[in-house]
Amino acid sequence: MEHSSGPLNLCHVLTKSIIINRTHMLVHATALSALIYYRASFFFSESKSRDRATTLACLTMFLAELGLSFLWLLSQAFRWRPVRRTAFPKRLPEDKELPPIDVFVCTADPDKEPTVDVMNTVVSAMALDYPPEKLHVYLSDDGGSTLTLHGTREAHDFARWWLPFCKRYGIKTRCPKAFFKEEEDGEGIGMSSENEFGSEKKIVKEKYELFKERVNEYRKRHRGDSSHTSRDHPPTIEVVRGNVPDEVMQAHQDPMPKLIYVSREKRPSHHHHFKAGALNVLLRVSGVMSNSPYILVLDCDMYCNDPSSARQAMCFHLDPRLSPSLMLVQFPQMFHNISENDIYDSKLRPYFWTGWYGMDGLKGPVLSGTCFYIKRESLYRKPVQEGK
Ligand SMILES: O=c1ccn([C@@H]2O[C@H](COP(=O)(O)OP(=O)(O)O[C@H]3O[C@H](CO)[C@@H](O)[C@H](O)[C@H]3O)[C@@H](O)[C@H]2O)c(=O)[nH]1
Ligand SMILES: [Mn+2]
Repeated sequence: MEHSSGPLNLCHVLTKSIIINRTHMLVHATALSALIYYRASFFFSESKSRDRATTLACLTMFLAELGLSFLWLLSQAFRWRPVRRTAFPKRLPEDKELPPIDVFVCTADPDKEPTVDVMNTVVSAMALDYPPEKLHVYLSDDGGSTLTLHGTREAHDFARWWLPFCKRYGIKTRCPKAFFKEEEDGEGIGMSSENEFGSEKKIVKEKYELFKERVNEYRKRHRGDSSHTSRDHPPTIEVVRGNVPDEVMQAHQDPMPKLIYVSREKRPSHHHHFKAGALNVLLRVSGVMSNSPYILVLDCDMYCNDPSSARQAMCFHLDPRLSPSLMLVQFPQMFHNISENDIYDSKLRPYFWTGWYGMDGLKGPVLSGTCFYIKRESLYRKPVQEGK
C-alpha cells in the first residue's frame, strides 16, 4: 500500500438537506404556532356557547397537541446539521504499520442463536480485509455450550478454505451464508461455473455444506450430554486450532487471524450482567492475550457485510486531528429477511439514515451496542501523568 499525502477522511456538511430540513421546520413551526394561537384564543374568548364538555374536549386535545409539539421540537436537533463522512483507506500507512484489532463476538444461547449462523459472523470477522496477524477474533459463549465450542473449531477449519478464496477473488460478501445466498439468487459476481472461480467456488461450497452438516450432526448426537447449564458452568478459554490434522494444516500455510473461544464462569449465586458482563470478561482476557488498541464489537447475528470496514475505521482512528477526541467509529446495522409488506419500518431507517447523520453533526451518535470500532484506551481511566 502506498502512502499518500491527502487526508484520511473528510466530513461533508449536507447543505441541501440542511436547507430542506430547516425550511420544513419553519413551515411546521408556523403551522404549530397558528394551531396553538387558535386553541389559546378559544379558551380566552368569551363565547357563551362554550359548555363544560366542549371545554374539556378542547383542553384534552390541546394538551395532546402540546405534548406532541414538544416531542417534535426535541427531534429537530437530529435534522439541524446532518453530516456524512468519507474514508480513504488507500491513504492509510503500510500494512505493517497498522494497529492490531481485537474482534469481540457475543453469543448466549445455541438454541435461540443457531450455531451455524454465529459461526458465519465469526468467519466474516476473520475474513476482514486486514493483516491477519493483526486480527484476533474472540467469541464469548455465555451459554458455556460444547456445541458452540465444537462449532468454533469447525468454523476455524472452514475458514482455511474460505479466507484464501475471498482474498484470491476479492469477494465482497465475506459471510459465507450471505455469499452463497447471493450466488443462488443470481446477485453474485456473475462468473460462470466453467472457469477457475466457478470450480473453486464449488469446492468451497462443498466445504461449507460439510461444515454445516458436522455442526448439526454434533448438535443431534450430543443434545443433553452436558451436566453444565448456561447459568452454572466453569470457565473455558481455548485458542482454537480446529480439527484439521497437522499435515493438512501445513499444506495451507496462509496466515489466519487468531480465533479464541471464551466462556466465562457463571454461577447462580453471582449476577452475570448479560452482554455487558461478557464484554468485560473479553476485555480482560484479550488484555492478557493480544491487548490490541482497537476493538470491534459484534452481536452474534451481525456479520461484517463490508470487508473494508476495519480499514475505514482506521482512517478515523489514525487521523491525528480527530484521534485524540475520538472514542469509536460506528457502522449502521442492516437488516435482512424483513417482510416485503413490513409497515413498521423494521430496518430502522429514520434512526440510522437520519438520526445518526444529525447526531454526528452535533458531535457524535449514541452507541448502538454492535458494529463499532472502539479505542481500548478510552474504556480505561486516563493514565496519570508522571510527576503529578
Ligand atoms: O447474557 C447475555 C445476553 C446476550 N448476550 C449477547 O448480546 C447480544 C445482543 O443481545 P440480543 O438479545 O440479541 O439483544 P438485541 O435487542 O437484539 O440487541 C440490541 O440491544 C442490546 C441491548 O439491549 C445491545 O447489547 C445490542 O448490541 C443491540 O444490538 C447477542 O449477541 C447475545 O448473544 C450475551 O452475550 N449474554
Ligand atoms: Mn439481537
